[in-house]
Amino acid sequence: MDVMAARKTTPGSATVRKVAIVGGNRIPFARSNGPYARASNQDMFTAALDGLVSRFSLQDELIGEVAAGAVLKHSKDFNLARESVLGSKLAPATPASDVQMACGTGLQAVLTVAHKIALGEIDSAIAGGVDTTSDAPLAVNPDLRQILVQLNAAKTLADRLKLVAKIRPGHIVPEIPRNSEPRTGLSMGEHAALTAKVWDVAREAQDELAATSHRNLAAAYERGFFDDLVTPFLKLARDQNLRPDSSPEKLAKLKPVYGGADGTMTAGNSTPLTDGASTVLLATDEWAKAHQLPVLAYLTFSQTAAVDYVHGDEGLLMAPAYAVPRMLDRAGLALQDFDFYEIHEAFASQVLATLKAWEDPAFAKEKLGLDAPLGSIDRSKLNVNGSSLAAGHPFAATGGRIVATLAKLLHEKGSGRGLISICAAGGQGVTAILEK
Ligand SMILES: CC(=O)CC(=O)SCCNC(=O)CCNC(=O)[C@H](O)C(C)(C)COP(=O)(O)OP(=O)(O)OC[C@H]1O[C@@H](n2cnc3c(N)ncnc32)[C@H](O)[C@@H]1OP(=O)(O)O
Repeated sequence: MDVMAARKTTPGSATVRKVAIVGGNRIPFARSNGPYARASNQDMFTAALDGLVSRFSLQDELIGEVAAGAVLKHSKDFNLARESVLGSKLAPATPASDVQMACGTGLQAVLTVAHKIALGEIDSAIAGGVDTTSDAPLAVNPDLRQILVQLNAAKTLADRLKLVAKIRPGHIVPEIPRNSEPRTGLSMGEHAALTAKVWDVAREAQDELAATSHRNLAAAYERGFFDDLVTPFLKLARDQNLRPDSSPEKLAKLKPVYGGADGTMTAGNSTPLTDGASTVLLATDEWAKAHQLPVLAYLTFSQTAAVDYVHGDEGLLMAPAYAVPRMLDRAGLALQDFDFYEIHEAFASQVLATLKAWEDPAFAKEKLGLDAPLGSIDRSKLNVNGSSLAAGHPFAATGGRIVATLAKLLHEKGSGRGLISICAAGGQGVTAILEK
């Protein structure tokens, strides 16, 4: 058989197809140890999936692939995306894969399936993410783990008793996952506080950004922007962290939580620990049309980057400052060519340090190898419906929330372009462009 003749395409000839965003769905985000305290990653992600199924009439639909992840996973979550599909109303033959890129997971999951749609492997996909800090995986002491594994394999009662006799009271203390970088031992907040000092990010500017995030999210709820998205889950109808009465004056009263007594970062201008899940439906134009579903926007560019925060002088959460200029160069766009900027608010200081880096001639020259800085953005276009400071940040669920929000904003506007920028632990960043 002539293999080449049998192929529908020859190597290198695959055409890139447009990737449409049909829409998203999420459960409202809850504060840690709040209403979702007893819900698992799988419970929440399945609820977000089924919400999408019901929104877009996908009952029993064979989707090309579901890609999703969680940053904090129990061992039972090893096949989280697939198990969630099997628990959902999608066709059980829908394949699924797990993705992991810290807080970039949700957007990375979108890119994983988008690239498959672009290359013609699949025509439809769901991407998303979920996280619970309430049900964080606790590991047992490594010595106890060894004993328990051997106990499981022991053949005789005598062997089992010998192993049980090795258990000591100290073995019972569990290992609690720390919100810290393994290579520095510093928490992400402590890293962000160092960056805030380097970039001289003022407390007032951070509090102003946080208050604006709450004001914008509250206004988006008021005008019904989320009415079609939100699936009430365990009786929660809105993001629980939202405080519409947040003001710079109230936020100014909070004590620093990172960076020592004269630190500028507080519980109000840092993201809270959060539980939640989000999903996004992506497809080809043809698939959306055949299913009589809308196309809100197209995913047109993406770029990841990482910084050497261990040996270099880079801030842990500054990788998007590098990814965005590379993406803009490939797209032939300037930083100002956008109608919306969705910059994940891990911490207010992280957003402000990134904006300062883009405005800085020395950063442009020395770090980006550019003659001129990217410049300033119109701040009225930044996170217009609020972001992680107000909504909360269930790590892997944030990317899906942002993609769905931006696609809908572009659809409402009728045309335009939006930039997504997400920083992630490990010194990584994931960025993308959506266009209508
Ligand atoms: C993960 C990645 O890959 C990349 C990233 O995104 S990095 C970002 C990851 N996120 C983090 O690391 C932050 C995680 N957050 C935390 O650990 C905790 O939320 C925190 C240490 C920042 C604060 O914890 P906490 O002190 O328990 O917060 P909390 O009790 O809610 O708030 C403290 C006070 O501030 C007040 N407050 C919080 N927000 C407020 C607001 N908007 N307005 C007014 N007051 C507010 C609270 O009411 C509370 O006041 P009282 O003490 O009087 O009750």
